[in-house]
Amino acid sequence: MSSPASDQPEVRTPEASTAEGADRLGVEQPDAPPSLESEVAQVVAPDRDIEVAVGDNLVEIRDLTVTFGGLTALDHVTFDIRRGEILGLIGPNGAGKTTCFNAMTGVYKPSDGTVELEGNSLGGRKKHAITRLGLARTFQNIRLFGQMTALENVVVGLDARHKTSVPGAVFRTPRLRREEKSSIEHGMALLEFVGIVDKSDVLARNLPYGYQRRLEIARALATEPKLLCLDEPAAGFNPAEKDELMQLIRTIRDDGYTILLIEHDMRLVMGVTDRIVVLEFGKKIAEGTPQEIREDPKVIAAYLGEESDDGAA
Ligand SMILES: Nc1ncnc2c1ncn2[C@@H]1O[C@H](COP(=O)(O)OP(=O)(O)OP(=O)(O)O)[C@@H](O)[C@H]1O
Repeated sequence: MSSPASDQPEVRTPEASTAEGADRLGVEQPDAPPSLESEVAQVVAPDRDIEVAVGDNLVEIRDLTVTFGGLTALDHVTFDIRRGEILGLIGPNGAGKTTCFNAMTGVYKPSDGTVELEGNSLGGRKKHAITRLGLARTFQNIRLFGQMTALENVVVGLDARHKTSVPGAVFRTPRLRREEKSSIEHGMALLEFVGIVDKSDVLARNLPYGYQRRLEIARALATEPKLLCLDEPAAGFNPAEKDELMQLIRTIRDDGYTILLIEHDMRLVMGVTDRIVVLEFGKKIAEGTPQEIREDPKVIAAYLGEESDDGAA
């Protein structure tokens, strides 16, 4: 996908998007043989509306402010998240990145400002209501149901979308059975999509660390989010694992999702994002393309003395 950072919104036609996705996943090409990935793409999101104008605003954050006692952790921060982009949210330790995520997802109540997703205000809504509107996240400290298998963890996310009534669940109606079957198929497809389907029946707490991170992403995708917020998804990864994760994040974006990414590893951030917003001491100090951010004197100053993975902002 070309960068949506240009002034002119790029309109993605279904044909173009499908061709892009097909190219990446090897699906729906007339001459391409059917592959497992083709089933995955179709099962994960068969009804997704991919005719979107990349570049229009999916999320609008205005003057977002969060205080803890006397500390202003987020200070009138304003930025947009454009549909179809990977937006990086970076800044030195304690800059307010996670606080921004928490204020967006209903964990913290902002003392000022607004967050709107497709024109719907997220302010005052409960976390599950925000999830239903289309915002999903992963956590800096992995939060999985450790006693449940990988598949069960994903199915929990899928269940939020089901329509079976309580009596329907008690009497195990045909609709419930259809939904259960479809949940398992969807769940397996999502595990395949993030590359951990071989561990579907392993308890989450027994999964290798990298698999747990991928499982968190699969579980977030299960809620069919419009915006996927990833909080330091590469924490604890070695360089090869980071490269694989970068590829997965790009694939998710190319599949029609919008991504907000908090990440400390500058190589990863510069390599995968379309645009970047920089926070320092709770304020936005810069916004632009990776190239613009790399050269911004305010950003360089903010990171001076800060030890980042490659030693540079
Ligand atoms: N629940 C809280 N109560 C009090 N202070 C908090 C709370 N959460 C965050 N803070 C403070 O708010 C500021 C911003 O923290 P935040 O975790 O958002 O920064 P960050 O940019 O995500 O940092 P890091 O990169 O280290 O994760 C910090 O000074 C932090 O100590």
